[in-house]
Amino acid sequence: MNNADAAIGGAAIVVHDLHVKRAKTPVLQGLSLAVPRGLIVGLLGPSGSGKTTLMRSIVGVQVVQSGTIEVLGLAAGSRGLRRRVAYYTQQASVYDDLTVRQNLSYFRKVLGAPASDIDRVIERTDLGSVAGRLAGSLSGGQRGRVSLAAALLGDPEVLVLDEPTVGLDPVLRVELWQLFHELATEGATLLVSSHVMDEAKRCDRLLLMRDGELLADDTVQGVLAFTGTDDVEEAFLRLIGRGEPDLQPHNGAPADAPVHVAKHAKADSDADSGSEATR
Ligand SMILES: Nc1ncnc2c1ncn2[C@@H]1O[C@H](COP(=O)(O)OP(=O)(O)OP(=O)(O)O)[C@@H](O)[C@H]1O
Repeated sequence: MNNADAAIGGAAIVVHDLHVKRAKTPVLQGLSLAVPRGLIVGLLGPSGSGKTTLMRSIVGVQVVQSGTIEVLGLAAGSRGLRRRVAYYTQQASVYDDLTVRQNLSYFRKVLGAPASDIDRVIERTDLGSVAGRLAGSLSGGQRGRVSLAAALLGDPEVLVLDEPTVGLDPVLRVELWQLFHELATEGATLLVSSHVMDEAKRCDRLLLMRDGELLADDTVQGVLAFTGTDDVEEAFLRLIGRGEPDLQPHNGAPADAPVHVAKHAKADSDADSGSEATR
């Protein structure tokens, strides 16, 4: 069973049989999944596995060939989702010739969010000390945080964050994950992509992708138990080597281990081991 079946009732995002081509090349071929509300779901996979394409589809900026995507019960990209869904893209989207505060003021007006939101998001993203500086004079990490602050304007219910921690030092990375957990505790749903496997343990659930297909869709513990390892990177490697005809628990994991390996898991050889805010 895929958790697309299990979690649809409480899901913030439901993707069904999604087919997407980019430059005429199929990237996603029949992807189905569900992201439960109020959780942090990690979207992990190697470069080029289709994470950004999936995220673009979910926020409604990607042309899709077929399939359905519902976000908060509405079709992806619907007008009614504009303030409810935030998208943080890999490239920070800030105006270099505006200060941090001016950038946020501009995005707030576009969104129609309350004026008080500016101070709130500056504080949340710890940008107070640079709020008066031109965005063009900030470091890459600081610019990324301005994008994140913009994404938090209007208190979105769903945050789609494409590699938000890329290029950050370990301290900032930990702080950002703390913020993500606070947001989830307050009820937001976060879909966070990364190709850094050690970030997986900070998520409530994982979607492991490879070549546009879902290898696993489960809790971190479920993925680890199923693959018989305590390392997510190793689990990923084991899943790559695990073909559909042989989806048996690994190394003594219980037979009913709650791992939901996608139907289209790669049937390779049986290997035993093995980072703009647009709204
Ligand atoms: N603008 C584009 N035009 C054509 N093909 C594209 C475009 N963007 C991505 N692709 C292709 O689509 C596939 C999936 O790319 P995508 O960016 O979704 O992967 P990703 O998992 O997000 O990678 P990364 O971790 O490097 O960001 C890749 O084969 C990529 O070459």
